[in-house]
Amino acid sequence: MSGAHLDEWQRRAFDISSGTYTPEQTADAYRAHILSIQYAWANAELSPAGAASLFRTYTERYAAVLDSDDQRTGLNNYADSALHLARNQKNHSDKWESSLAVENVFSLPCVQKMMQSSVSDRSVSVDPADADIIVGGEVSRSHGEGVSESGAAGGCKPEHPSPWPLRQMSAVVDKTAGNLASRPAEWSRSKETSTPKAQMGVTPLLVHNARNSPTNFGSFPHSGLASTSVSSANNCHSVFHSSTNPSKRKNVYSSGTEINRSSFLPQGSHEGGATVRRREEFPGTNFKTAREQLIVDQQKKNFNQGQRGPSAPVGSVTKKSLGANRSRGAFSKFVSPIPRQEEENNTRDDPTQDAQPVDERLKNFEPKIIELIMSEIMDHGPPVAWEDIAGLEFAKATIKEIVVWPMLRPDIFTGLRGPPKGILLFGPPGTGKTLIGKCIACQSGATFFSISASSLTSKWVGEGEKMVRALFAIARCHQPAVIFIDEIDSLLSQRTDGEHDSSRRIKTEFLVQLDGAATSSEDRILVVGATNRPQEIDEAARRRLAKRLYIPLPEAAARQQIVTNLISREKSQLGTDELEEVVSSTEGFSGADMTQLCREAALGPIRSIQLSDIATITPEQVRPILYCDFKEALKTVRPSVSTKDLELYEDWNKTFGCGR
Ligand SMILES: Nc1ncnc2c1ncn2[C@@H]1O[C@H](COP(=O)(O)OP(=O)(O)OP(=O)(O)O)[C@@H](O)[C@H]1O
Ligand SMILES: [Mg+2]
Repeated sequence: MSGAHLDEWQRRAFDISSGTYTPEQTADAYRAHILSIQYAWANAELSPAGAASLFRTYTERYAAVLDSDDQRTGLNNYADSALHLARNQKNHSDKWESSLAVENVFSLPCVQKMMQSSVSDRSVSVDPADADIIVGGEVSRSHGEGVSESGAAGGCKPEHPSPWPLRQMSAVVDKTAGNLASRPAEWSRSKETSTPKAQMGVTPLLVHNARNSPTNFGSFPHSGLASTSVSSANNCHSVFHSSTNPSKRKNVYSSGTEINRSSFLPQGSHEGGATVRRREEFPGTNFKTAREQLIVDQQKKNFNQGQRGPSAPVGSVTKKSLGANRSRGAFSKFVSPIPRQEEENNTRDDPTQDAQPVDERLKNFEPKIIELIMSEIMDHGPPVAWEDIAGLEFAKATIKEIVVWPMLRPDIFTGLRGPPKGILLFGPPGTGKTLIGKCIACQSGATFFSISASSLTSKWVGEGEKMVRALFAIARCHQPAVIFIDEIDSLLSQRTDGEHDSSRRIKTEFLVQLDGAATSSEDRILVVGATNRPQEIDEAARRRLAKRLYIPLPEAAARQQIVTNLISREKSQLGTDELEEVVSSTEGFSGADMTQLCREAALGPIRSIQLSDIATITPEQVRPILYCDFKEALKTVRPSVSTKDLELYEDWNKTFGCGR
């Protein structure tokens, strides 16, 4: 492979193994690996044998991420695929409608069992009756052979290699390389195989086969080249034929590898087969309506929540964010703000959902908005301890005094000792304001609502002020509560004549609510705002955020602590003098800049690996991070806060800040 390929490869491999990747990111990374292999192979940069081997490895890893129902490591595409199968039920009569409507799939016992089974319990077996329902004739015929194949066909037998990866993979190739990829379901509809019975047997077999051996999927690599999609189709087609006959199917299962490996080869040797239909001739096969997609997503969400609920660690924080923390990658799924009936039922057991609008105080709010705040706002964040925040001793002590103690001992902190109801954390970007918010969430023991101001002002135009009202009402039902508003300047900026009416109304509502929270002494609601533009905050809001704490750039000791903390998690050799040298050369760096510096330095050992060794080197053989890596990193990482900006913060702090 070319040097460019290897560099990219190396970077991705490092990222995956860093342990910080979410399942989506891991899946994306593996998918990128697979595409790289395909392109390298298509450009003859990899030998067919090498490509097949790499392909198999990464397809399996990718599939494992997609199929795993462990929410920490997998994406659980199970429900999605069950629907996909149901949708492909066709009959010769146009009027005929499958009883397997979208909703019915989820009421099937086997699907229910799957959804209820724990991560460790993967032995849910298929009820033959269900298998019959799902795959019709094809399954009935398989009864004599046990349910293994039919189970795979119906998507109800998790111990079998799941059929979904290929469908997913083809979707990926489809997305990334235009219309060239062909999906299993499309082949199942080709002319030669148009009998309804045959159709359902095809998809899983083809996929199963492709899963066991990357070679059929290997017919996709040509997706980068439009003219070769036909030969890909032929490969799939031949597999399809064998799948319609159970005995032949066995042959394919058992023998696959060698035969299929040859189909990985790009020589177009399969073109003489039966008529191949292009993707365009089968429009809509894989089309999903927004509603169907929504149902799939919600089912997945319910499933994940069901797993998460009881297993959440004791004392873990229920962090609530208004969608602000949700990843919005190209492939991230649409999540409806409106819950369905089933979801309501399913989430009833969830301890985090216990504030359904049964509370009298919430009865005037639209259930939709309450649901939105209750269900969309919830999230679990990684724990952050006070020690994780370097320096900022004064700010930390003040926050503990205001937030933590009064929450723990409300009986002592009464009257004049009552804590302020609003705090403003301000300072240059990257100094730990959001980090403090997360720490409060973990350490205060309060219900934590984390709201990005932009989601109130832009996403919910017209609903904004209702949301604000509902938010405070719900917080009141969940006292003690902390409402954390990051980038609060965009919510509470100076009111001007020209501004939009809706944002003005949101702002006013917020101030009213803030006042209510501040004046009602028994309410234990604290609003914490964070901003790096304090000068833009409305004076009325400024008054209500009574405790305004400056979060400055880290001093030398804090910078040292950040570096020490970060490199202690990696293999490193940095002497005391060298560490001091690093600290003294980073005057003016923010905490985020320091983190960036360490990340850059940590890549040094990887960059020093010979390209030829990258495929074989073990993690233990990677050399430790050295001083020279930091020196090298310092050439590229610069402070992100200018002296001029810093003066503005200092001035504002002198005028309005509460620091000493
Ligand atoms: N005091 C600190 N101690 C440890 N890490 C820090 C500190 N300050 C910043 N960091 C690092 O920088 C990252 C960014 O910090 P954070 O998001 O809290 O900055 P911020 O002040 O909210 O910035 P912005 O104003 O741009 O939102 C953190 O995730 C953390 O890794
Ligand atoms: Mg921030």
